[in-house]
Amino acid sequence: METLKLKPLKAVKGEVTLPGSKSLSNRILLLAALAEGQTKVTNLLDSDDVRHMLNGLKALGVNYQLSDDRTVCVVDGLGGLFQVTEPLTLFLGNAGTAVRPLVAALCASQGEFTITGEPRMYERPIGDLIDSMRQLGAEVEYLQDDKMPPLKIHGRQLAGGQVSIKGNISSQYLTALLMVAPLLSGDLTINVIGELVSKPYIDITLDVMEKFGVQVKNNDYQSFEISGGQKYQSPAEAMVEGDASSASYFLAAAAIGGGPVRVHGIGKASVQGDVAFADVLVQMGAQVEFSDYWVEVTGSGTLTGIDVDLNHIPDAAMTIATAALFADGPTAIRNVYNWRVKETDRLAAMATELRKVGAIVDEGEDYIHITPPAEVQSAAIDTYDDHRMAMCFSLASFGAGEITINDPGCTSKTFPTYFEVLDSIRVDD
Ligand SMILES: O=C(O)C1=C[C@@H](OP(=O)(O)O)[C@@H](O)[C@H](O)C1
Ligand SMILES: C=C(OP(=O)(O)O)C(=O)O
Repeated sequence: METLKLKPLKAVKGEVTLPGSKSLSNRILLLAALAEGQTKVTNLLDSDDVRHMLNGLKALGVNYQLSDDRTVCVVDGLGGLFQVTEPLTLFLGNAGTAVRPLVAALCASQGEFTITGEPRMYERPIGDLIDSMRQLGAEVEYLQDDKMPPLKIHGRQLAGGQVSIKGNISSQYLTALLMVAPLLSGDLTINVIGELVSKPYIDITLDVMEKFGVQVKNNDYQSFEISGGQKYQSPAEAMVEGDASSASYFLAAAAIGGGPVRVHGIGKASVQGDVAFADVLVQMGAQVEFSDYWVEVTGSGTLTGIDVDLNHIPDAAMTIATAALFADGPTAIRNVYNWRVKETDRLAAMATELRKVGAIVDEGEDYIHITPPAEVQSAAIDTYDDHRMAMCFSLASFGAGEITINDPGCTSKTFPTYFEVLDSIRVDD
């Protein structure tokens, strides 16, 4: 296994241009494929998750042209759902933003589809989405374990009506249902049962749908109404914002190591909920400045431990857990149960690795409580094939100990060049 011994971080300063957002890249690609007309997608993320979406779309008969650096993609829209005559197997890695929306779209398409992925994808539940698709008449088989991929989908036209969906495990199920809804033959009302986690991701979905000409009636996130029999219309050009979750590592580095660090590609009008990560840094004592196009953080010299509910920003929340190593007191991150069903069981992984560097950690069913060590200890950090474990533990190298990241290449899921970009803001004295 490859390992990366990190040079100690003392201070950081400078500017970073963020890679495109994973969440936006995969939503825009899918809607561009389904839309009427050609869409030029710019600032596309080039990472594993986006490659899985692109490969899936190609296998489904979508034509597109990528620039050499894969950040511009011109997609020829199909003007409707997929129509495939031969049985097709799609390998979608561990990309939640590819698997969930494609599964919903394929349930309503013509063809027979087998959805496969990496072993971890087979441990990430999809039952709530399949239950909803079945309410609409979809035919889906679980090929291995109940309620998990791999799946076989016998696509067929779906008529709409009323459907309920659980929102307490992943917002991606609701996102998937929303995106296919206008292409059903009749109108659809979606009723959300119980709590809706990761709510700001629904705003991203609604925003992208609107860019492709579809309006959704949002009744306070409790129910949604969408007219059927519509077509997505290409906006001709769609620019992907910078990735707000990827921004969190550089902004936290500034909060710990002084800064200022300015990230370009997100700003105060950003559609991504993870921009709210900057507000959490403010609660910890950092200074933040926003423009329309960038966010800048300056550290105050002290970080304050906080007690926060981070359900709305589950991905960037991991960065708070490692920033907490440098706070003046304990930090509690609450209401993040679904960390357990992401790339790894992130609550367990985070607790284990934070303990390795000397923190005292209390891990509950849906929270983590971190008491920072007097001095961060040397450790080799296991990353569990989780890009965010690798990226957020790079912050531990602000401490006295020597930090090694095992399998640093796992950042390729969303940010293949992460460690190079981090090096670009390092200030060595
Ligand atoms: O819709 C999206 O783009 C995402 C939603 C979130 O997942 P959950 O809704 O499962 O929390 C997030 O963790 C994931 O990285 C991306
Ligand atoms: C949870 C994540 O990914 P996915 O889109 O596969 O759910 C993530 O990127 O942190």
